[in-house]
This record gives sequence, C-alpha cells and structure tokens, in this order.
Amino acid sequence: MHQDVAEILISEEEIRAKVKELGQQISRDYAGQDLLLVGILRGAMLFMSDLMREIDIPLNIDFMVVSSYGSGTSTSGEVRVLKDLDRGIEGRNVLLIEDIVDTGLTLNYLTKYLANRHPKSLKICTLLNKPSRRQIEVKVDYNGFIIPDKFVVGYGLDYNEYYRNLPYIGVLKPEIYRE
Ligand SMILES: O=P(O)(O)OC[C@H]1O[C@H](OP(=O)(O)OP(=O)(O)O)[C@H](O)[C@@H]1O
Ligand code: HPA
Ligand SMILES: [Mg+2]
Repeated sequence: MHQDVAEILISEEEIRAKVKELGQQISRDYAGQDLLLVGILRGAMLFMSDLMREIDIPLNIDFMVVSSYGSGTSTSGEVRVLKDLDRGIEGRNVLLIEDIVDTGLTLNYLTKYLANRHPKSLKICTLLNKPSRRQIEVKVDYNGFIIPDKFVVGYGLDYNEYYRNLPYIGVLKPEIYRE
C-alpha cells in the first residue's frame, strides 16, 4: 500500500468485479441501440478504458476534459470545460462515464450543457458516489459503489494531480492535505 494512503477502501478485485457487472448491465440495456460513451477526463480515464472492454455491443467513444477541483480537496464551485466533444450528439444515446459524483456540481453542469444539444437520451454511469456530500441533485443511472465522506484517490482519482496510477481506491491520510 502507498505510504500516503490510510486504508484501501475498494480493492483491485472489487473494482474489476463491479466494472464487469456494470458493463454487462449496460450491454443488456443498450442492446440493439446506438451508444456513445463520453468519458469525463481526467479522473474517468481508467474506469472508461476498463468499462468499455466489458461492453460487448457496438459503441463509439468521445471525451470531455472538465476541471473544478484544481489542486485541493474541495470544489472551486466553478466547472471549467477544458476540452469539448469532437462530434455532435443530436439524436444519440449518450452515456456519461464519471469516476465520482461528490457535490454533484460537475454532473449537474454537464447534463445541462449537453442536454442543449438534444441527444436522444443522456444517462450517467459513475464508479463512485458520495451522496452525503451532495449540494445539488444528480440522477445517477449506473452506480458502482456508494462511499463515505472521505477524500479518496487512486484508479484515476487524484489529489493535487498525484495518485491517479494507484490500482485501488484508497483514503488519503489527512496529514497529506491540510484544509
Ligand atoms: O461532484 P463534484 O463535487 O463536482 O466532483 C466530481 C468531479 O470532481 C473530479 O474532477 P476534477 O475537477 O478533480 O478533475 P479531474 O477529473 O481532472 O481530477 C471528478 O473526476 C469529478 O469529475
Ligand atoms: O474524493 C475525491 N477524490 C478525488 N477527487 C475528487 N473529486 C471529487 N471528490 C473527490
Ligand atoms: Mg481531481
């Protein structure tokens, strides 16, 4: 275990099993339909790449780069779109792939932002969900794990841009961040 991590909240094996289950569920739900996965970078990169390999129906992918946390452990409250989609989504079934829904500000902003482009459907798949921290309601359609109000890192999630490469979800030791 990394020295800055207090505890492993979700192991590699648990992540793998859950990603497989979500992939099967999505494959069933979208069978015979058009599907566009939209990965919300940077956090969702590992989840997206593992999840898409567990989906066995035809699909397209696209990415957005969005940032609101900067270098700390609390949201700036301002969602910045650093990279938008490359293609239009009008009439398409769009599934947003996120690593975590925390305050809900990012996904609340993004669903409004993308709904303007008139997709046929717009749903949300997140690996992690911290409902106790919600500031604004977000309807999550596919949910991996409900987690407690702790700042987590690994499997794509960062603190100050580090720890994204840890293969598990860990709770960062509070002495690493002082806020
Ligand atoms: O529900 P919220 O409180 O809005 O938090 C969730 C968002 O925050 C993180 O992104 P961040 O802004 O840290 O960018 P990153 O993906 O590059 O780490 C995370 O990847 C989600 O996109
Ligand atoms: O717990 C978290 N860890 C890392 N990034 C985050 N962005 C929102 N919540 C978190
Ligand atoms: Mg971040």
